[in-house]
Amino acid sequence: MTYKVNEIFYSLQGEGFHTGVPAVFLRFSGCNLKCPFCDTLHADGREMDADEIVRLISSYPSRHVVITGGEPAMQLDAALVDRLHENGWFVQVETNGTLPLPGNVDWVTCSPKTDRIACGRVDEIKLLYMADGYDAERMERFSAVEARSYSLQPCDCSVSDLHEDDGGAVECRNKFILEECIACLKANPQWRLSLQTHKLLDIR
Ligand SMILES: C[S@@+](CC[C@H](N)C(=O)[O-])C[C@H]1O[C@@H](n2cnc3c(N)ncnc32)[C@H](O)[C@@H]1O
Ligand SMILES: Nc1nc2[nH]cc(C(=O)O)c2c(=O)[nH]1
Ligand code: SF4
Ligand SMILES: [Mg+2]
Repeated sequence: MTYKVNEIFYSLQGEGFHTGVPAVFLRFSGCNLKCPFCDTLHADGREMDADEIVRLISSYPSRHVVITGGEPAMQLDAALVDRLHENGWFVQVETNGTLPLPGNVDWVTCSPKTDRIACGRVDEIKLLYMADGYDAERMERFSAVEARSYSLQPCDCSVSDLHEDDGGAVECRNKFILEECIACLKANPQWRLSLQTHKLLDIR
């Protein structure tokens, strides 16, 4: 069994509940959605088997792996998660929630892009805040999904093809989204802020 891997890198978990934790990122290639705001190029990749993945990620000192993509649920299976567990890894997955995930993952971060939550157990809902006028309704809808943590993450418009490709306009839009997001959090105190701290720190 092989997996198409886009990149492997060592950084700090930049987002969500585990923000700040040193982690190895295993980015799988390909996605079942095409979000216009997606901040990641994930099409390219190299076929790797579980042995090679475990060998490569084990060269780093952390034992927290974040499996992301693209959409990792398109490829991740219980056998790879078992192999990671045998080697001492805590396995976090970042998913859009539309596809089933193996049940042996340690932490499921679901950042829903559609109404469909089919990934099984969710530990964390990390909803992107778009300020399109429907976020409050989406917050209410995803509050009903059982999870340990609910966060709102302001959408980074500098990578979006939804908005003008003008630096000033993008900066204004980002600032507006942040202000709206803070107001929304203050009105819904069971939710917390998730910032993409790796972008603030200018690391990967
Ligand atoms: C690239 S996605 C890959 C995992 C999965 N496909 C998903 O969407 O959750 C990783 C994380 O980046 C977030 N993300 C993608 N584009 C973003 C943007 N422009 N601003 C803020 N977060 C973004 C997603 O919501 C998700 O939480
Ligand atoms: N530092 C850092 N943290 C992250 N958390 C989730 C990421 C992702 O792209 O899934 C990501 C990422 O790309 N970089
Ligand atoms: S689901 Fe995730 S990886 Fe796929 S396009 Fe949307 S943000 Fe990007
Ligand atoms: Mg990212």
